[in-house]
Amino acid sequence: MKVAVIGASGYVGAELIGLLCQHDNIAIQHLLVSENSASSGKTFADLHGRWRGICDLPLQSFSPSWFETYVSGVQDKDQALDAVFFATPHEFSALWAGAFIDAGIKVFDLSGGFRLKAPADYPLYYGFEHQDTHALSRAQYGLAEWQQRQIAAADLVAVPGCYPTASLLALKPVVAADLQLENSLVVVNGISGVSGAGRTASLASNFNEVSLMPYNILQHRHQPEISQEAGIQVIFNPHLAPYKRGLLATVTLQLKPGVSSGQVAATFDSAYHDQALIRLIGTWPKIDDVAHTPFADIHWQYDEQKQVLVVTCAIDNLLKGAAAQAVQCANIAMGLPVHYGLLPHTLADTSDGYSQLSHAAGING
Ligand SMILES: NC(=O)C1=CN([C@@H]2O[C@H](COP(=O)(O)OP(=O)(O)OC[C@H]3O[C@@H](n4cnc5c(N)ncnc54)[C@H](OP(=O)(O)O)[C@@H]3O)[C@@H](O)[C@H]2O)C=CC1
Ligand SMILES: CC(=O)N[C@@H](CCC(=O)OP(=O)(O)O)C(=O)O
Repeated sequence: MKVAVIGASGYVGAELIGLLCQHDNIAIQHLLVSENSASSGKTFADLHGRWRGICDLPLQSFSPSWFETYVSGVQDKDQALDAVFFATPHEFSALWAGAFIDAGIKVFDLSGGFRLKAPADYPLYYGFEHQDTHALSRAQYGLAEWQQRQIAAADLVAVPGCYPTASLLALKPVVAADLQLENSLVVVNGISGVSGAGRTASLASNFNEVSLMPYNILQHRHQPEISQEAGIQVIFNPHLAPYKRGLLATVTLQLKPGVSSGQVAATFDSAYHDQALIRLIGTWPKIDDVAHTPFADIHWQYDEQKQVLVVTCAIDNLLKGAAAQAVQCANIAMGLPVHYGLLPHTLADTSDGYSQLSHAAGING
């Protein structure tokens, strides 16, 4: 797959490019930044020194004339891109993704530009009118472990948000098995490291200012995303914490009378026993265990008397919450195993990779 990445100077773009460089079925053709970016003309490694010697490609400016030269005006099929990854602001993706799919190029959008289905939600939660409702109607939400068939068929994949990824991985097994009490309160508490806010400097993400605190309560754009994809309304409480990477979502919900611990265990086991990147770890997840990895660690506790279930999922916001999940979506599109290129070869490329991993990590399943 020949690809371009737009947003190569940002945190998510950098992680994505790092993963694409080690993927043997993907070749990076172009790395792009905004038209007037201070990074234009530098190399990727000038900006992100971790990848010096691994990816030294130059950063180009994205513009309508770049699009004409490398996308709409390309005659030779061998020169044409197969896919583009947007690691850009939501509004930019919303504006440009449609032009790529019209040119026959698959889009993996890591922004929120196509995650919500209703156009009316964009002014409300994102602060802009969606200008491309046609492309929006073609977009497919891409929670990799749950929507493989739909991702495989899609031209435009909306890669889930970081908080929604952790929240939905915790919630979906319960909702799919219809264990939750109807019309009861579902509360999601999320905590994210500061890289969640992106690379651009702001007072709120300044080292001296950051202290564990809730933010955007009852108005965060991930609330409608989680509710839409879980199929139930949730209350979402995001918190910013003073560390760099990693995100944790703890979901609390009431189950139906009579649901047993055995049923809950069977539900999670059947949802994830064959998913290489989901670890049911048998103890409460820690950010440090998932930071810099593509894994999601999940644990739950259930009070049968009160029928209260608490599920926690921890991920790296930049990897499973963005770049690694985008690679999973690309793998699905190429017909490869969903975790291809994301794990050491000995584990990833064998059909029993998960059981080897689980065994290595001392997981009971
Ligand atoms: N950070 C996270 O944890 C997560 C972020 N995301 C989403 O991924 C996207 C990128 O996030 P993140 O990497 O954190 O953000 P950053 O601010 O770190 O990076 C944004 C990138 O977009 C580029 N960009 C900005 N405007 C334009 C434009 N008009 N045209 C082309 N490129 C542009 C920037 O380039 P330059 O400024 O050099 O021009 C930069 O490379 C966002 O939509 C975010 O919501 C998704 C999941 C998790
Ligand atoms: C800590 C922090 O600021 N986190 C960001 C979420 C991360 C992100 O960029 O959002 P997407 O996953 O929707 O792309 C926020 O709350 O807006």
